[in-house]
Parts: sequence; structure tokens; C-alpha cells
Amino acid sequence: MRKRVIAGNWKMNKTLTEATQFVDEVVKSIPADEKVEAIVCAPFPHLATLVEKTKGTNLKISAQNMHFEDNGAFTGEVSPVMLKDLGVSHVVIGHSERREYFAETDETVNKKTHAAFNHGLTPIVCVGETLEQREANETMSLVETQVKKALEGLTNDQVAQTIIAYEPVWAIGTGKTASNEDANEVCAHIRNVVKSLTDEATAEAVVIQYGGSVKPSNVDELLAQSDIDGALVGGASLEADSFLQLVEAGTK
Ligand SMILES: O=C(CO)COP(=O)(O)O
Repeated sequence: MRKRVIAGNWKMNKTLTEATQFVDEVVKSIPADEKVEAIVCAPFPHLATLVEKTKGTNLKISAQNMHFEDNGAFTGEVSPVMLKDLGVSHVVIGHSERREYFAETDETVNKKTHAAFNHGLTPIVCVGETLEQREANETMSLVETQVKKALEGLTNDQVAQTIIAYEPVWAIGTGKTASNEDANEVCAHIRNVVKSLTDEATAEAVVIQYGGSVKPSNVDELLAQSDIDGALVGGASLEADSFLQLVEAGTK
């Protein structure tokens, strides 16, 4: 069985003091269960402290973005080399907010995915359609293109290690969740796309998360779906209690 991966994406929230309090509380009660991997995707300034605080615990620390180059004249950017050096394990790539507000494209997503693997970071690659695209029946083809472009040029082994997060844009922060069946249908399609690019074993290994208004009250039914292996959670990951409940759901 694939492991479950529950990742809290804090986005641009929490001071370092608040982040530290959260982590101190969470590591005390996080389940020690091989079945579930728990990750917090924190703002850049907090990463070093949080990595230090979570050493030897079951909580992993992820960045929310990075540049694809190792270093250079890119004012304001953070490189994979820097993240690896800090001890960060994962990095979110191509979140819809970055695609919408910061000109992230399928091409930069692909470069960043390669850069992540070149530096031993696990990418959490986000894909998903807008409401207009869903209404125009473009969901499957759009997601297929995003997945194919994100994974282009990776080895099967790298694809198997990639975490893919399906986040319909219209469900993010809106309180609207895709129905379990709709979410699972898209995740199953993603797995088929991965199979067409690689092979059956790789497609079976790849972890696919759902994201978009996931909370303790709906996570069980989402995780019960055949092709949903975890969740990428915004709002409901900000409180330690709620985050712990989500991680707990991953152990069932
Ligand atoms: O964008 C998301 C996680 O990356 C989802 O955010 P919400 O859980 O707040 O809808």
C-alpha cells in the first residue's frame, strides 16, 4: 500500500514565534506510524529553525517554492542548494497561487522539479483547473498537460518519488470541496497519465494528494478513495489541533 502524505501548506501565515509554538505542540503528539508522512510547508524565514526543532521527529519541513537555478543574480529568490543545506526535505512546486500571481508556468515547474531531484529534495507538484476550465469540460485535458509537462525528462524512479497534488483552484480557500468521486476521478486520471509516461509499477508508487478545503470533517472520506493518497491542506493546517487530526486520519 502507498504511504499517506499529509502536508500543511501555511502559505504566507505565521510569525516565527507562532510557527515555533505550533511545531513544539505538534511534535509532542504526532503519531509514530510508518503509514503516514506529516509535512509542514513553512515560509522561508522559518525553515532553519523548524528543521532544527523537528530533527529526530516524525514531522518534515518543506519550502513552498524555490528558484530552479543553484545560485546567481536573482534578487529575492531562494535556491534548491540553500534549501538542501538547511535540511529541508520537500518543496512545493507550481502551486496555483504561484501560477496565478507569480507567473509560474508549466516550463518553470518542470525546471524546478528537475532542480529538486538534482539536490535531493522531494517535489510536491501542484496541478488543477480553474472554475471556468471545469465548466468548459477541460479538467482532464488540462491536468494531463500539467502533469506531462511537470514530469518531462524525469526518470521513472524520480517520477515514482514525486508527490502530485491535485488542487482544483475553485476549491482552494473557498470552503467548496470537490466531491469525493470527482476528486478521485481526476486523481485516477493523473495516475493513468503517469502510467502512460512510465510504467505500471511507477504509476502504482506515485503519491497523489487532493487539496482544496480539506479539513478534519471531510478528510476520512477523501482518503478512503482509491487514488487519493493524502492531502495538501491550507486553512485547516494552521492550528496544531486540526493538523494533528488530519495526520491521525492518515493512519487509519
Ligand atoms: O491551496 C491549498 C493547499 O496548498 C488548499 O488551501 P485550503 O485548504 O485553505 O483550501
